[in-house]
Amino acid sequence: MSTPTPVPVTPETIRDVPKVLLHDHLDGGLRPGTVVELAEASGYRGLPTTDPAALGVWFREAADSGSLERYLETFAHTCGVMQDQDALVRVAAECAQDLAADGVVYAEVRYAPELFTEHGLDLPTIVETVQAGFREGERRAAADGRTVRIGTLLCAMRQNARASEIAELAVRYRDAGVVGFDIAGPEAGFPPTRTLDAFDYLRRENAHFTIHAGEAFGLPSIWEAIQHCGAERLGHGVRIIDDITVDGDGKAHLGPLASYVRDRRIPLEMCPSSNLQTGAATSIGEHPFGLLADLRFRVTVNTDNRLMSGCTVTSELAALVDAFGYGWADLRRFTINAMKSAFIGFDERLAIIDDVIKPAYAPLVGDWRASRPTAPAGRPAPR
Ligand SMILES: O=c1[nH]cnc2c1ncn2[C@@H]1O[C@H](CO)[C@@H](O)[C@H]1O
Ligand SMILES: [Zn+2]
Repeated sequence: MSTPTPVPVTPETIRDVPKVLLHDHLDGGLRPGTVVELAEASGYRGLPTTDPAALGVWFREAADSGSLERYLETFAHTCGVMQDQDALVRVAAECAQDLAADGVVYAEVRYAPELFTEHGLDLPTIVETVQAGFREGERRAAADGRTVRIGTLLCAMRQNARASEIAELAVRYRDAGVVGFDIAGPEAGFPPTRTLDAFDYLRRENAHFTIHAGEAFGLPSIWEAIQHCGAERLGHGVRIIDDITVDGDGKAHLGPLASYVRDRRIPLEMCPSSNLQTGAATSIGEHPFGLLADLRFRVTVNTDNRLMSGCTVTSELAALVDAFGYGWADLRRFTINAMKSAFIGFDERLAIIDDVIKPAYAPLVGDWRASRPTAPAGRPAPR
């Protein structure tokens, strides 16, 4: 029997394998053309340009400021056009379609309902409308032959005082596709302990949550998120690198917090391109992802904001492949890491790992036992 030719790891081949996305903001992923059309329909006058291509460039450049606070200012324009139900349905449906087209099979997409109330929508209506949009997008993707499942995370903004209200909303809609909670927004000056009541409530309700921590601020933020608030995952968490030293022989020494994060398998929702823009990392090649992955932290690869970074899950993975020389076995590990860390039930996660992810990667890593016997010869295993 002849040995199959290895499949090269390229952006095209990466796009074709199933991928999992845990950290993606709904209001950071609009198509530039959609922003322009929604602005026109709603009378929003604040856009810096109404040319879609130029607007895409504007978002990437404006977000490329080296500061999280300035990066976040660009969201005024996306949230500005997401104030009515038609807009929310459209943005959510297109999000599901775009992720499916990128080969994402499971995603958790987050947004802050409190940012869409400017024209009078109430919070439950916002949540129900976004859910309807995701379901519509999943249906359209299925009609194109692609299966994607979108879970939702509701964010509270750190600088506002509505975390308990948003946490209650997340619990109320837990059986309608909301799978968890998060806090987002400026990190410095807004420690997660400000919203301790919300986290205590979520734990009493056995609900899931992640926290943006260790992005613009260092170890104390990560420590509070995990040890005070009880975060199951860390949004970014890149600054955990500050608790790791590498000696002259290349041996890494983990401090107590880094050890805890690794020992407890706390998932890191890493977003390399976003980190370059906010100044949390200097280049992809120097991004802590490389060391953290080598040290077997539970790293996952995410987009954060596809519009502001001009990225996709595929392009983030491809950039890491370029920088660190990863092969299919590494990409499979990052994908399974993400699926294991999702906030849906264990049986559902296992089904996606066993029935979708492993069979598709098996021929690529030369593990023919895990590939589907039904896969037609010469074609990739079905996703
Ligand atoms: O990387 C980030 N760090 C902190 N906050 C963020 C990041 N990306 C987006 N948002 C904030 O989350 C809100 C809800 O989606 C966005 O409006 C933005 O203000
Ligand atoms: Zn984020």
